[in-house]
Amino acid sequence: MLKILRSSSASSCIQQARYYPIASSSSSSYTHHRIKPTPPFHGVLKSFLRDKPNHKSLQRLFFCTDSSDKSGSASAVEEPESNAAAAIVPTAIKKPDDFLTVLALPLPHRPLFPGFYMPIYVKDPKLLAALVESRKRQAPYAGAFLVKDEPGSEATGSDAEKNIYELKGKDLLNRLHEVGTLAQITSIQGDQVVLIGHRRLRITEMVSEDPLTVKVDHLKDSPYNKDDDVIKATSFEVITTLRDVLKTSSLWRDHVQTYNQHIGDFNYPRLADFGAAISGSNKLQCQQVLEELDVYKRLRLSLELLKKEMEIHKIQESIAKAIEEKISTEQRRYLLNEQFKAIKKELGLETDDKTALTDKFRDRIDPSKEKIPPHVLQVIEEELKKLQLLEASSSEFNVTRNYLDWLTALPWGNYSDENFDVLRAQQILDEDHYGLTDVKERILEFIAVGKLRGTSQGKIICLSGPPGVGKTSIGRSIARALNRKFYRFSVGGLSDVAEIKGHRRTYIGAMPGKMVQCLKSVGTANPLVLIDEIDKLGRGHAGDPASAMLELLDPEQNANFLDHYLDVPIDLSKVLFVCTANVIETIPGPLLDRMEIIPIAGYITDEKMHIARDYLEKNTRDACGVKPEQVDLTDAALLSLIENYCREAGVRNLQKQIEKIYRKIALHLVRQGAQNEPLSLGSESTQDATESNQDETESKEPEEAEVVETNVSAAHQDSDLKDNEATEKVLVDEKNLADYVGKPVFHAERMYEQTPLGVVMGLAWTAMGGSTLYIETTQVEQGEGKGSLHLTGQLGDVMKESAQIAHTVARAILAVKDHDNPFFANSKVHLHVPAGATPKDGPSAGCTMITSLLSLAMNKHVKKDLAMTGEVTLTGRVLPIGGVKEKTIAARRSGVKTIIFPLANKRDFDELAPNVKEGLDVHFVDDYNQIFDLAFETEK
Ligand SMILES: Nc1ncnc2c1ncn2[C@@H]1O[C@H](COP(=O)(O)OP(=O)(O)OP(=O)(O)O)[C@@H](O)[C@H]1O
Repeated sequence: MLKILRSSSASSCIQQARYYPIASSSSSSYTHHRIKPTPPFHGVLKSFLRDKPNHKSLQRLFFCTDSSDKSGSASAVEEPESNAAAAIVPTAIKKPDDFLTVLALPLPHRPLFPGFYMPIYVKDPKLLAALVESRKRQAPYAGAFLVKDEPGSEATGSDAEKNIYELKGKDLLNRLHEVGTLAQITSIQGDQVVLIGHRRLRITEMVSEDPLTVKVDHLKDSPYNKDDDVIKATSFEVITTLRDVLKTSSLWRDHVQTYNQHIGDFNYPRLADFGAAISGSNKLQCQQVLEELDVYKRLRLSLELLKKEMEIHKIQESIAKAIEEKISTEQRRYLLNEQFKAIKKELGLETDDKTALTDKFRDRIDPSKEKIPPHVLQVIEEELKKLQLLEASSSEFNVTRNYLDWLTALPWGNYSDENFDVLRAQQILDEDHYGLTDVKERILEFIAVGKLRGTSQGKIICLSGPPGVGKTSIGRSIARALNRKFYRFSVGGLSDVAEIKGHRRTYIGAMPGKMVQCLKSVGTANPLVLIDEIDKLGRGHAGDPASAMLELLDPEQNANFLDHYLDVPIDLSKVLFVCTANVIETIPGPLLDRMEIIPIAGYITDEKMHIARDYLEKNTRDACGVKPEQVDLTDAALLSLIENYCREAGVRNLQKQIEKIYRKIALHLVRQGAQNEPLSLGSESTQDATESNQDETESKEPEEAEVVETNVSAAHQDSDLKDNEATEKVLVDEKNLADYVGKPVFHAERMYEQTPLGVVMGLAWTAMGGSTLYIETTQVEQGEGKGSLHLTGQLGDVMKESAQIAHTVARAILAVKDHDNPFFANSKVHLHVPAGATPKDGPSAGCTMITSLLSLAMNKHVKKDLAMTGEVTLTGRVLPIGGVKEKTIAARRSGVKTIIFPLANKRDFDELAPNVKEGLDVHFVDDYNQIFDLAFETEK
């Protein structure tokens, strides 16, 4: 097997460089034995090998001069090497001419030109042994033939080489070009063989197969006239081109010297070979040159290759130049920029980005440096140092900058001066809200404690109640009363813990949590934070928001609240938290436990009247730009609005309706004013105008009148005002209320003026406040043993059970009160709770159901204007219920005169404001029999 060191690839440079010592020793021995005097190219080669053992110059073919076949020349001289050989080498050594049978060495990449060195690997042990043997026999010659490309094969590089090594005998012969070079084996070390090309050969026949040995003819160049002008001219052109190529190409720079020194020694065939050998042309073009025996033609071919080489060099140069230019422009820009920055800095015009940033952060913290906790200060210092070390364009720089931005922007130890003046606080609270005594009282207590202690501490207040009762707005008012900054955020549906605790800094686009954002935005460390909709806190998919809220709100924990982004503990203990919720049942237990719940039950009509008159109407009137003297909204109208349009617990809807009225009034006034204006314009601007003119103006459409108005000068404005004043006062009373707010929404809260048999009014509590509800029962079927109960009205499980209990208790009571009555044993009863579309649940309608069933069974109506609420046990005990205030308010709204509450709720009722309790006949019971007596007393 034979492996030829690839001479044209970059990798081969390295491989060949490794063979310098071998080549050197062999060449020296060669020159010593064979050359006398040393031919110039051998000298050059020697100097290459000695001086530059790793130089690229040997990456293609080494070059020598003594092996050429000069006999072809027209002025052929005696071959000096034969003489030299005769002089130095023993006569037993054959001349190259003697080698008519040679070992065939396949060269896969390039042909070997006479006069050039080529190091190769011979992997075939048989061939290698044969080469060693022939060297021993003083016949160190073989034939080097270029391998033809495998027909139809795309194999390249090592694959093609591998295929060659596998070929033997005839197959190998067929793949070799016929014309090759007689190669002298100058050294063999291991499988490394260095060849020197001598003369051209042509294979005539195969002698033996393995290793492939062939018979050859030694080829001679066709005779030529060395004085022929054309050949001369061609050779000069070749020389000129060669010079250019060698000048431009760094690849061949080392050949320049050789060429310059020995160009005079070249004959034409050698010149042609030299040109072809150093060109980067492909192997077939080189083989063509090798096969050409006509010297002129060979020179032409070589010239072509060199010219092509020259073109390639030109392209290469232009590419290199373009790239160099680009790089140098960028470098120039960069350098100039840097210089510019340095000059600016030197002149004090501008500090560099990093210094400016650091200064900005330092300026921020300097005024409050003593107040910043030491651990935070340490982190800030470390980060500032880190910022200086980081590259301004790196992402880490941005992360650090943002972090420092947050860290330095927080109001460390910066508190607003709290108001501990109870009277002033009370005044502010009253200014903003009517009623809400509980809430106001609690806030005043808080201020009083703060005044005595000299400092206030953070607390969690939770305002719970139906929508629109002023939970959010009282929060704002408390902040004003306490002179704290106000910040509100809603946690309704919040499911991402990161919203509360922040993202870790490692995430792209990481942000701190809401609390840190709050502190940055308010700029004080003791704001009032209103957390809206805490009862609607979402369930987290990653982490539990309720636990995060707990950490935030709990006074025990929040002195060292750790935000993931900030990563330094912050003190939230001075923050006053106010939460709002519609229902407290859905607030997570541990959170609820730490809160001080202040229920806001909703407003009764009387309260709503005050709120509407003193707050909502006033605010809306101002917002609409209407003057008090322009409107007369009567009490009767307001009352009708409250009772027939806005019966819900809160006042948001009432506010909307009042806004609606005032918007309409505003439009009315503007229209009226617009109609009056042309009149005044006519009378003032043309004092002596005729009546007919005035009529004309009056009859104009409002649009036209406005156009006229644009011409009125500022001097007329006073008169406009007078006109406005002159306009009629808008009266809104009960009768024309529908013109402003449409038809009443509610006709009557009460479905029945006098409840029929089997129907009793109960009281319910919803998130929207209290409301009345009816329990209706009727007999469906009667028959021996048919006693059963059928339920409808979207009742929940608890309410269904409550109905079953009621059925049982009613049966037991009936057995006592009217023991002959077999009603429950023989009747299928249907119990329904309107409205059917509203889901209902809870045990508090127990007593109402029993009463309803007994009314049906005993065929007795219950007392007029009676409502009741209370859970009943199987033995008839009445248990307490929730929402006493809401239920009372709802009962009043529905015109109920008598209410029955469980005895255990008496305390709740007693705490109610007198105006809520006013005019009600309230009974407290702990056993159903007492209800029985009250409900059916009129019938007794
Ligand atoms: N007692 C009151 N005195 C004066 N105005 C009130 C009173 N109660 C409520 N309001 C007004 O009613 C409007 C609605 O109040 P707010 O938005 O605070 O209700 P909310 O209880 O927070 O409702 P939600 O539960 O839907 O958030 C506000 O404009 C508020 O000023």
